[in-house]
Amino acid sequence: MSPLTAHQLTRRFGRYTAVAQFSGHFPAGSVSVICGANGAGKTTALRLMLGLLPASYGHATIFGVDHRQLGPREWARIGYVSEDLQHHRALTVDTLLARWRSLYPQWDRQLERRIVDALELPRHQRLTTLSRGQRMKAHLASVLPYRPELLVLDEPFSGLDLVTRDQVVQQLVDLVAEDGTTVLVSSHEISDVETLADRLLWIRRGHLRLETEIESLRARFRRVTQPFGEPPPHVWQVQRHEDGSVSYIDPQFDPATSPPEATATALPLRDIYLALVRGPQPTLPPPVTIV
Ligand SMILES: Nc1ncnc2c1ncn2[C@@H]1O[C@H](COP(=O)(O)OP(=O)(O)OP(=O)(O)O)[C@@H](O)[C@H]1O
Repeated sequence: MSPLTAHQLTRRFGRYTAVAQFSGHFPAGSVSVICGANGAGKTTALRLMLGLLPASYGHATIFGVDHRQLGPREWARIGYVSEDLQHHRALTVDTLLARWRSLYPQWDRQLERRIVDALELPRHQRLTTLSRGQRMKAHLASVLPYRPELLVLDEPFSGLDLVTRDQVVQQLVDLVAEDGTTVLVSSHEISDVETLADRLLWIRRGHLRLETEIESLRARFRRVTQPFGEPPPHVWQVQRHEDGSVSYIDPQFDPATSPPEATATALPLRDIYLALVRGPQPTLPPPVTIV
């Protein structure tokens, strides 16, 4: 059974529809990334699924329970780090962790130490005096040690430097490997979660446009260059070059049907995502040389 399933979740703010008919299921042990531009509806979709924001339409179930009826028993199995990172002014990293520790009998002190050390968290510093990146790390350190079965992280990497991002990703990779945690993470930047995620959900203007295994995207997308001839009709972003060659992105690459003289190279996930976002642009005319 999927720990989390969403059925046609919709949220309107006045006449504006922030999320429209969002459906998806998140298999146990999967790591899904929700990508989309600013304002696409990522935070709203996450909050709707967790029942933190009432839906205008649709519903979700978490561990088989309707999202409007989640109680302490379900929340003990869910870890959620929100984008806004609100907390009490007087809390230090240590007092924050002590608070969380007291709430969860299954709290793993060893894991807490491992995370605090790996993320180099200043235990005695007040959260209000920490940078945004440090605060994000403190909030992650307060949800990971109770080993939630479902972890929902809203933009956990924004504001983190490269080294810290890697450290956080590593903690998450370790947790998933140890516990088979189901993870749902939102991000603007797919390359941040490249080593972590196995599923991509792409949301655009409140609509879920794509839900797919990342491996199948990697297998299907190729940048292809043909020394001559016409490109196949289904390809994207065709560029014609002065020497008569043509290059394009093939979103359904199949070596058996690709022109034999063509060369195909695999694309980094970031380029695949950009190609998806930009979509199939009209064929461009050959460049004009001005002498
Ligand atoms: N309380 C609200 N009242 C009115 N509009 C809202 C409210 N909350 C969100 N919206 C609108 O819904 C849309 C989706 O917002 P949301 O925060 O879900 O986007 P997002 O994809 O998380 O964006 P970002 O990446 O910038 O954080 C935006 O246009 C936003 O202005």
